[in-house]
Amino acid sequence: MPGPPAGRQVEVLDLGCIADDVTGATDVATALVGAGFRTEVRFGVPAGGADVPGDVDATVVALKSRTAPVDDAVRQSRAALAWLRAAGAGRFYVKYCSTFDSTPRGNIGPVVDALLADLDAPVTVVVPAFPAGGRTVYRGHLFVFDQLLADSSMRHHPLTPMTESSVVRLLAPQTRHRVGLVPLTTVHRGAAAVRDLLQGAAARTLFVVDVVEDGDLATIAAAIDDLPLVTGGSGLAAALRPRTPRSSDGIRCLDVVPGRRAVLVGSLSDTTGRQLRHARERLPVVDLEPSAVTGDVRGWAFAAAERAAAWWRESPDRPVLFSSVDVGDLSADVVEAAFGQLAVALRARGARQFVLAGGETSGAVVAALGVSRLSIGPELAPGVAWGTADSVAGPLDLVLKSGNFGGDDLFTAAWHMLDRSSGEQCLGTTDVVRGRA
Ligand SMILES: Nc1ncnc2c1ncn2[C@@H]1O[C@H](COP(=O)(O)OP(=O)(O)O)[C@@H](O)[C@H]1O
Ligand SMILES: O=C(O)[C@@H](O)C(=O)COP(=O)(O)O
Repeated sequence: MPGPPAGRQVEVLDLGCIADDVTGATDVATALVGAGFRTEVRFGVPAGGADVPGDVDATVVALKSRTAPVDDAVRQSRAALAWLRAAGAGRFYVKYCSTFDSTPRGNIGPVVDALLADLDAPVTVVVPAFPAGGRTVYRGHLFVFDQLLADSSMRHHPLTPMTESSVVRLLAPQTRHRVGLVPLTTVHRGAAAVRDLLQGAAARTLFVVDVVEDGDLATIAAAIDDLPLVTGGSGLAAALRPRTPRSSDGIRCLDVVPGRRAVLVGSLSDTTGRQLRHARERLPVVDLEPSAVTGDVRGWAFAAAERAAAWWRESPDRPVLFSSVDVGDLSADVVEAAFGQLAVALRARGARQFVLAGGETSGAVVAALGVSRLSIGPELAPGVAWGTADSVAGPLDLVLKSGNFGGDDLFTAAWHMLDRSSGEQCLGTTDVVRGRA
């Protein structure tokens, strides 16, 4: 494992986080910012040295590993861990989806097994719960608001259909190690009781932890302070605290990059469907055309960007909405490639502000745009924020929206927030965000 680079002391970087998709990365980064960590997101394992700026407390490495072949997901995650260790990170966090999106083979279990081995760590916790987003865990069973996971719309996810609600049963076939449960009764007895249960494990164990409200996450955060590796959705991240407390006042900065505006929607979730119905009545829309996409992706992207440019000539600030949702069943890979080409064509016509919906979709688009780094700005909804990105063609403003997050008006509310940001460099999170989405 490479050591820290010259000029950077060990444990200068407080927390290193590895996220299995890019919307999950902005979700967890948003939570960490709220918890007082000065946080950056990197897309892919950065090439070259571990060049984390001195004023960063937490780096999130955003991978596209959720649906990758198991070996590839493990390889990417271990490379991210090695990079974060070289950057001097003192503790590590694996971020997966709050609905535990995975297949019976992985990738959550194999990735956690590999990182536990690399860190020589005896136990970890498995905490997908995110009460602010309606995800709770009771007796190891994951709920999405009032429904068990397997009764929710995640049952029909195109890439990771979730047909089992017990996190213990989901994880068991994915890991070589024991799967334990920290029941809610133990969590309610306090941090010391949770710590005793974790420390009592006779062999390497992954402990699923019950959580029904934010206070439970605070208890877990206190109990896991000395674990080198913890795993979860973004809920647990929000309960962590920097080793060196910051005088964070909830202010997030956004450099508003002048340019045209676009919304690219490849997410097929129910939540995105509601947001799309709302936005279709208010914004000009271009639907993906199955025949054009399968025939000539670049040609379709060029023509679609031309249509957007015509709208922008009439009304330069008007966002144009692109959707794949009502066009029938295509191949997911082809749709991702089409959105990537489209984003590049839109950028060539002046687009600099993008709202992207769906983790896989956003991953494909940020890769096509050559995005390397994102700093998190004001929050639009729990787990969704504007950010300013570095890309091969200069700065961009981006929202990377997880399929399941945000209120019905998210695709229009995002632009109201950006308009408010113009002229102001920083916005207080409390007055801007909540209640809008
Ligand atoms: N019409 C379509 N036919 C087939 N696949 C599609 C279609 N529209 C989108 N997709 C694919 O479905 C996947 C959706 O996943 P993602 O972007 O993570 O969003 P979510 O998980 O919220 O549905 C992407 O790979 C996307 O390319
Ligand atoms: O934890 C979550 O729910 C999200 O951060 C997330 O990972 C959702 O993924 P997508 O729905 O694929 O965007």
